[in-house]
Amino acid sequence: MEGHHLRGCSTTYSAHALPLHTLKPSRRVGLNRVFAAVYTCAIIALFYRHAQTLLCSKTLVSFYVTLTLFISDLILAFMWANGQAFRMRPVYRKEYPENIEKAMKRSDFPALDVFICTADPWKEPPMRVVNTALSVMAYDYPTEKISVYVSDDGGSALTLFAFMEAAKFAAHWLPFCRKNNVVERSPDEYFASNYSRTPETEKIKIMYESMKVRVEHVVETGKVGEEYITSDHDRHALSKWTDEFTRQNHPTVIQVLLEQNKDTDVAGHWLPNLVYVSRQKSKTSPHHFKAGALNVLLRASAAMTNAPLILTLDCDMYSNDPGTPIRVLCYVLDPEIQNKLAYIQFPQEFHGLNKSDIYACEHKHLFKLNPIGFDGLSGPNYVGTGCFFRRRAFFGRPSTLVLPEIKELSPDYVVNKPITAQSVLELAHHVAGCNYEDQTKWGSKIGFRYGSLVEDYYTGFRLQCEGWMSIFCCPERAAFLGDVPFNLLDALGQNKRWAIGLLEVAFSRYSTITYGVKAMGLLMGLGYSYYAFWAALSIPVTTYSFLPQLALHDGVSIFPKVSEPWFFLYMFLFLGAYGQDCLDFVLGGGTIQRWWSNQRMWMIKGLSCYLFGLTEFLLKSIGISTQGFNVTSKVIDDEQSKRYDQGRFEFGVPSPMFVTLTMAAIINLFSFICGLVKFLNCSNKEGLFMQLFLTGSIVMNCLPIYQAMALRSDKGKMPIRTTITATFLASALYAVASIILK
Ligand SMILES: O=c1ccn([C@@H]2O[C@H](COP(=O)(O)OP(=O)(O)O[C@H]3O[C@H](CO)[C@@H](O)[C@H](O)[C@H]3O)[C@@H](O)[C@H]2O)c(=O)[nH]1
Ligand SMILES: [Mn+2]
Repeated sequence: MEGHHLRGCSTTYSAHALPLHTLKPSRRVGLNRVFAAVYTCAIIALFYRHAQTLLCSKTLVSFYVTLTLFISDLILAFMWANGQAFRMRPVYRKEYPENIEKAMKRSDFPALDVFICTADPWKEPPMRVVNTALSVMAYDYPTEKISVYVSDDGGSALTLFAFMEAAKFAAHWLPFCRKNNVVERSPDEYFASNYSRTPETEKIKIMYESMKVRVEHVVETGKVGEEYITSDHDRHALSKWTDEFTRQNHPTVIQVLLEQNKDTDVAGHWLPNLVYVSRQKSKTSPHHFKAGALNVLLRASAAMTNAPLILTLDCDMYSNDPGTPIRVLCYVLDPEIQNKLAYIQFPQEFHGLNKSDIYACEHKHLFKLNPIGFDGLSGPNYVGTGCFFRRRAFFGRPSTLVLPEIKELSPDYVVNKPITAQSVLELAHHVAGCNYEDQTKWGSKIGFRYGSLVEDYYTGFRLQCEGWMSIFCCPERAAFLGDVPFNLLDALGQNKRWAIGLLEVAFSRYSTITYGVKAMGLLMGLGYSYYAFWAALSIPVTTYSFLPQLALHDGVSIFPKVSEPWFFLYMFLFLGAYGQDCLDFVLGGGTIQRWWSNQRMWMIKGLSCYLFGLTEFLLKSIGISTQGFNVTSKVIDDEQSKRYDQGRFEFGVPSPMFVTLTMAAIINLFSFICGLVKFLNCSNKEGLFMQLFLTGSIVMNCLPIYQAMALRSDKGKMPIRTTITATFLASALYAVASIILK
């Protein structure tokens, strides 16, 4: 099922050479499997009880209540089963980059094309993109082997201007980093760190700050003033922004800002290639969002450099370790895995998270824990950034090369002209055209795949279905660091986009559960399904946040009594799942506090973005179109970021997603109080205990929401409108429930 040949305990470069990497299975594998077996039995017992209750229900209401719980538990069980894929064979890898140069001369290292995507100068400040680019241009890797391509889907002269400045600054920054062995090669990070202050560092800092001022001023005013244009070359490039030029409708702009073997830094070394690409856009042709942008880069870079290695980065993911490409070579150069290896994925890690990570944007399961599980099978899913690809992987299965329509784009074509040669530039412009892909295999058989808002997940999935394998590389020092959403709505919006994109895969011809299982084997298929059906979690989460509470309010018991043996089954299922999750989280390097946030966000997402994502997906599938790829804002508002650092939830603006959430908060609190009174006074203590316990736990989770509704006066509090709407809807729900339940 999985690539057996590299599944030994340790894999080495060759029998005699020093090891390049090793692999060690997790010690918890045995325990995980035993627990999975026990838990499976418990789930079977639960369904036995459900079936029994269903058959014995005396009223229609109790029948429907049981049926709802049954369906919810079915979904939970399905998701649980999918998640087990990650627990069956987790592995840990280690690389030995120090052995690389003993195995290969630097001059023989493979060339590397870096793709950086940006889409909006207002949501993604150009200075941030520049920092990302500089951090990779300064890699400890032969500079003449590095080419950085920036894709600007915002089609913005502001971004181009920022890169013109960056090109000039790079001539100082790169030799500075090399000479002083700087570790933080993103200037922003370096100057924020505790660097030694010498005349040299002060000089370069002033240079950086003045560039920053120029770029930020240009972004603020929205245009590149004449006083900022220093050469005719730049003036000519910027002249493409005529009055007809809009972000949805404009010709291709490809600007070579630095050229290898031509431009040198202040120390006389070659600089890497730096190329700005804004593909042609037209309102009448689909552009396929980020996947479309990446495919344009794949082709434009093929025309210009065609490096066998490709690194894809989001604009906010700067390099945090200059040694990363050499670390990657530990896998790329290994002849035992080389032929089947498609990509090496690094975890997404973030800077600026607050202590308890209130929005759980660390996504520990998604980016850190589950990939370790996948890695013991055929490898992790692609997460869009911090990933090194072999170019070959985009062109058919490991065994059969699928050739693109023109030979210059095929992965083995050797470019032997400079990137500024007339014919090279012409070809690059041609392949960046918005109609270029018509009647070709791009997006279906070649390149990044179209058809899902989570192009990363979908592309990785399709590659693995073709028989490619991948590797999860998680060095101690984070290789890349990025931004997380600093407010709740952004975090939920991002998750909603993911939820929709994943459902698009789940219900496509290439569904993970059918096609995926067939192509990759059961465990890989289940692992991918764990994500694909993510949004379905909204059904059980919503059910468990409303139904038992409404029943509790009316004194109706829907769970087993404390004295019944079934009670222990429920407790085991509940505590077992939460306990194991917590253990995984903490053993994976997390804190209890962050785990608490993580489980709270799980509930919040179930009640908001997954629910709305599911609805939007259903609307989309019956033809009611909804929005596309909404870029997450990376702009930091000072006041907001202060509240974030204090660990306060940010509501502030009204959103339907907050309404369902607030409704659940209100209903749980109210039912908890009523329930407690009933519990203390009535005879049915045993029957109501579990409902009271559940409601109490949800109330605990909702504390920040009550605070935002009633106790805060800052701008991030819950909008009054939302509170009123939610209260009204909650009362209506109570009214309906008491009619039905009584
Ligand atoms: O039409 C578009 C839309 C987005 N982007 C770029 O895509 C990247 C990711 O966008 P972002 O708004 O930051 O989305 P996130 O949800 O934070 O990104 C995660 O999820 C995306 C899929 O939804 C993946 O593409 C990303 O790699 C992954 O980090 C950014 O660099 C954007 O500039 C484009 O180039 N063109
Ligand atoms: Mn992002």
